Amino acid sequence: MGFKIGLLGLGTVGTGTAEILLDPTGRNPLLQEIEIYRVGVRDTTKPRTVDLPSTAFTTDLEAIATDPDIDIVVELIGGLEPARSLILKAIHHKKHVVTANKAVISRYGDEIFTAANEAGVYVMLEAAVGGGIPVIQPLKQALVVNRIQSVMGIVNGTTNYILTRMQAEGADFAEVLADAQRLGYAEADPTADVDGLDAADKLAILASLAFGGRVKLEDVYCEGIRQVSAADITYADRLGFTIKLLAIAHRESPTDNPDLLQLRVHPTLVPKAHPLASVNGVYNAILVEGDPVGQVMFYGRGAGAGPTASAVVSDIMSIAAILKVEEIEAQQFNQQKVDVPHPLLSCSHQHYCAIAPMAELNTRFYARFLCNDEPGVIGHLGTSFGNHQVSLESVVQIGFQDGFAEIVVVTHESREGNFRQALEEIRTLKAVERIPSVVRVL
Ligand SMILES: NC(=O)C1=CN([C@@H]2O[C@H](COP(=O)(O)OP(=O)(O)OC[C@H]3O[C@@H](n4cnc5c(N)ncnc54)[C@H](OP(=O)(O)O)[C@@H]3O)[C@@H](O)[C@H]2O)C=CC1
Ligand SMILES: N[C@@H](CC=O)C(=O)O
Ligand code: NA
Repeated sequence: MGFKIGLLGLGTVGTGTAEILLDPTGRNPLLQEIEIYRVGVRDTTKPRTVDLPSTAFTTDLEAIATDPDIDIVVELIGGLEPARSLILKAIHHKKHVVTANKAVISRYGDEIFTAANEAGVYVMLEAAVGGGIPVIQPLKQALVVNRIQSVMGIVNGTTNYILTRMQAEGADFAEVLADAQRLGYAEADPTADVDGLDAADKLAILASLAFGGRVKLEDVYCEGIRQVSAADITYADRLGFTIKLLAIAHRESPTDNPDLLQLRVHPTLVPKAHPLASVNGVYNAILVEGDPVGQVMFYGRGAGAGPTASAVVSDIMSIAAILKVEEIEAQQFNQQKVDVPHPLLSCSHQHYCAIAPMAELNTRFYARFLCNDEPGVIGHLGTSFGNHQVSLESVVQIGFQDGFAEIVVVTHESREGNFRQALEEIRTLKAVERIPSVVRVL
């Protein structure tokens, strides 16, 4: 008895996955029954750090997805195509699929899970969100009876690593990004990390699982970290906050319209006492709030070869365990294999979640203004905010930049639409030169 793996991709995560599969000692005995049968890569002449026979390698990935001897196809090439087509091809050839590809799942999840349900196979994606942190399986199983109120977290290791080093060392953005790439945290194109798109993909997946409906990726509001400056990090610190790129999925009201969700990714001023404020470096954390469980936080390494491979191989093991039970049943009871997917491991949502417009969001804001240093300017700002029902929690004149007074404002909770209207009015004030930054506050 043994289960054959077709590994698509032997880069950062593929290599980590092969390392675990080739070194089963001291791990669960079922691992010894899993064999890396074929490996698909772009360049078979590239030196590899894992010891696999050269005959296992091919550049013909489709041949792996359709190989009748393979039980589980593990897609670790990344990107949209050919990853999507290969996953679908594997499903149509009745292969179970394990993937770390949040970009494909967040865009083509409907198509992929519909095909998987029809074929009676599993598509597992623990590595796609939170790297090595178990969060997909807990949402599908351990927390399944809860009415989820919110899922909020730090789900991109690259940006958290960058923000942490900018805060701790005053490090330069480009230099820290290069380190994150060297360490294997960043996507092949790091724009996806830096502009919040990777976090948006992950949030769409988490929200779909947590709230039991399909989510259109374009409904996720998304801002990245490019506009976060060293000045804002310093001012936030003085005001008692840390800046984090948060992904937030929040059910508006459990009674009025249970499906109306807020879905947003943006830099956020997080109070230093909040549990997410101390999640640093490549670490991710996801805070889930449900009824009746209350708050549960998942914390661990969100990227990198070993942690991500841990999630990939755990998915392989979950499928192998099911296949093994099916095989034993077939042998002992002479049963025919039935293609009915395990209800807690498959995905079968049909309807789309309704998403609340950002203008209706109620939150606090931090804003930094460069103004002429003249009497009454703070009063003018206060009046404009007041004209739009935005009340101020604090106003501080911090210093001077380029000859202008630098004024930082933190509002009380306000409707985003009203806050934006106040900013439009403030932009017309003669005393206001620029508004270099606006960041939401948790
Ligand atoms: N890196 C991380 O920390 C994490 C990554 N992920 C996800 O895991 C997946 C893999 O990421 P990662 O390991 O970092 O990526 P890498 O770029 O390190 O590796 C990609 C691998 O896929 C192969 N490949 C890519 N395109 C093709 C193609 N068209 N045909 C054949 N082979 C191809 C490459 O071949 P060759 O080696 O010959 O170049 C390489 O082996 C992505 O979906 C990513 O989002 C998820 C969580 C964390
Ligand atoms: N590029 C991603 C990798 C994991 O999903 C990140 O930085 O979190
Ligand atoms: Na995970």
